[in-house]
Amino acid sequence: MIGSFSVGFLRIGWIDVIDVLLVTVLFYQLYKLLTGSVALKVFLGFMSIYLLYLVVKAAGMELLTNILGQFMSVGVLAGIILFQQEIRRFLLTIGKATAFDRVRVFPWRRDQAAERMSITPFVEAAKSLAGKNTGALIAFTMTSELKFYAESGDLIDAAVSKRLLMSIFNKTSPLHDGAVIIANNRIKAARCILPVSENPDVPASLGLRHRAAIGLTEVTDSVVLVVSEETGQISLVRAGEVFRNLSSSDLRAKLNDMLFDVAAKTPASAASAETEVAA
Ligand SMILES: Nc1ncnc2c1ncn2[C@@H]1O[C@H](COP(=O)(O)OP(=O)(O)OP(=O)(O)O)[C@@H](O)[C@H]1O
Repeated sequence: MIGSFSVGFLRIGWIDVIDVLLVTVLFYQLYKLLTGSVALKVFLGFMSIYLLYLVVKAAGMELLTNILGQFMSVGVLAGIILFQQEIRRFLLTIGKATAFDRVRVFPWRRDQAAERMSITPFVEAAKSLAGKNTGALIAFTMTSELKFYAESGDLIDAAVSKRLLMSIFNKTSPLHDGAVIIANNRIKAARCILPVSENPDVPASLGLRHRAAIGLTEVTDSVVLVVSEETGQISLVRAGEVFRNLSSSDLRAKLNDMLFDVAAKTPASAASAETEVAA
């Protein structure tokens, strides 16, 4: 083998070194993704059985190899079903790391959204709703269009305005329950049902509304604005992370950052994002 070297009785090539490094990175990413969830324990259990399988196979124990081999083949399928959410998050992480958006594979989508999006109605509506302790849940689409979730509610397709947002979340409105979905700077749907996070680390002080926001951002790259009915606090959620108790100016700055960060790398859209901050 070209460029290979020996360690004891082992001959190791550069390809083997790269192979081991890549597996290490992959396992580290998996570990990071699963930390804090029950899935980590299931994953560790599965890996222990796999290691045992490799050992008994190497030792030539045929009966045990067969039994564990059968378990492994069914286990892979069971793993896919059990870890649906985690696999989706993992693929999303890889998708983000490849950063197709940053190399502007779909430039028209970003520019359209960045040029037209005004976040002022969201900031003002959130402030008013928080002042009246009226709950709200608003999901902003990024690359994922959230079609499936939009279809779980009532389609609206209206221009964004503070008045319309206030009417939707008014406690007497038939549309106030569930989430509003924003796509292409329009209110696409209301009363939408979002997936609830099963992360055991979510603080008990956060109700179902926050759990739904966290859940959506665990499986998609959307950004979710939450107004708590209980405390009147405003939060933003992205990638399962909650930024709590935001003031109006924090909300404006963070929304700008989260919604326009990719577009802001181009001069034209950077100008547009700055206008939003100043507004
Ligand atoms: N899966 C979900 N998808 C969309 N909206 C949800 C979902 N689960 C709950 N909600 C919204 O949250 C509201 C109730 O949640 P909950 O009673 O836990 O809120 P809360 O106690 O005010 O907590 P929070 O402080 O998180 O607002 C529901 O009326 C609904 O509008």
